[in-house]
Amino acid sequence: MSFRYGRRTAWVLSEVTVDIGDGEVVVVRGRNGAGKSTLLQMMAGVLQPTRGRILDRPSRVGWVPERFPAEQPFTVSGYLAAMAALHGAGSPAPWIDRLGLAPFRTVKLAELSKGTAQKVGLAQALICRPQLLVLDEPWEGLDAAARDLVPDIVAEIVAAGGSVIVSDHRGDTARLPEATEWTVDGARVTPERAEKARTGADTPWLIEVAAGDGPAAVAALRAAGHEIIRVRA
Ligand SMILES: Nc1ncnc2c1ncn2[C@@H]1O[C@H](COP(=O)(O)OP(=O)(O)OP(=O)(O)O)[C@@H](O)[C@H]1O
Repeated sequence: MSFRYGRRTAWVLSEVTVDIGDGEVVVVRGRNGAGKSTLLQMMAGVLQPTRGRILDRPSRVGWVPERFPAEQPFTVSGYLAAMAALHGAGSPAPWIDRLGLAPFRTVKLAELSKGTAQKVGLAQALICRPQLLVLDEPWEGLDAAARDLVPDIVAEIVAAGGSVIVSDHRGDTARLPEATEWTVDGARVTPERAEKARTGADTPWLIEVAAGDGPAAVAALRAAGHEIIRVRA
């Protein structure tokens, strides 16, 4: 796919071909302005490619923008309850508690600090139980406690067979050690795995197990120090 914001503007992404598998975590790296957010918004379905298309996007996608648009006339619990109803999901209370939003239930979104608003942005994306979670620079806006929760949340989505794509321009990738890395540069996207394949390193193995044994097999392989590249149901 290719993307540009206007007919006379330069291509932000040009002839990009990437794929993200079930159970895969991708970290998108690149300098400021390289096109990371643009790529993530296309993955989330917020932007449509100017050319090309995206195939097999799951139906439940959670998108956490780099900056949650808090200029809305709702309280935290009113907004999250409405988002839950929209997605046919259960009560947002577990996410309100887990993300430390309980003291802000009755506060209007526009009155929240940037970090708290960002947590509302994270909660609204998780409420729909996303099969694909798109996190734009999650380490930037969140407070330390919420940042520390992100790897656990990512692991839970992966364990359920979902996929996660995260942009990161500061190099906080160490928080997601099993992630595949994509680099955006010069309107192109280079997946790390393609480079590894070219150098012949890290030949992956395909292991098949009975459906019900999947989560336990993944946990056992991880515990033994193996990297799981993807899980397909
Ligand atoms: N709405 C827009 N209209 C026009 N140009 C845009 C728009 N949003 C982004 N751009 C331009 O597209 C290019 C890629 O921007 P993008 O935000 O995707 O980069 P990024 O890698 O996410 O940067 P950062 O790390 O600073 O967030 C930049 O040149 C930017 O100025």
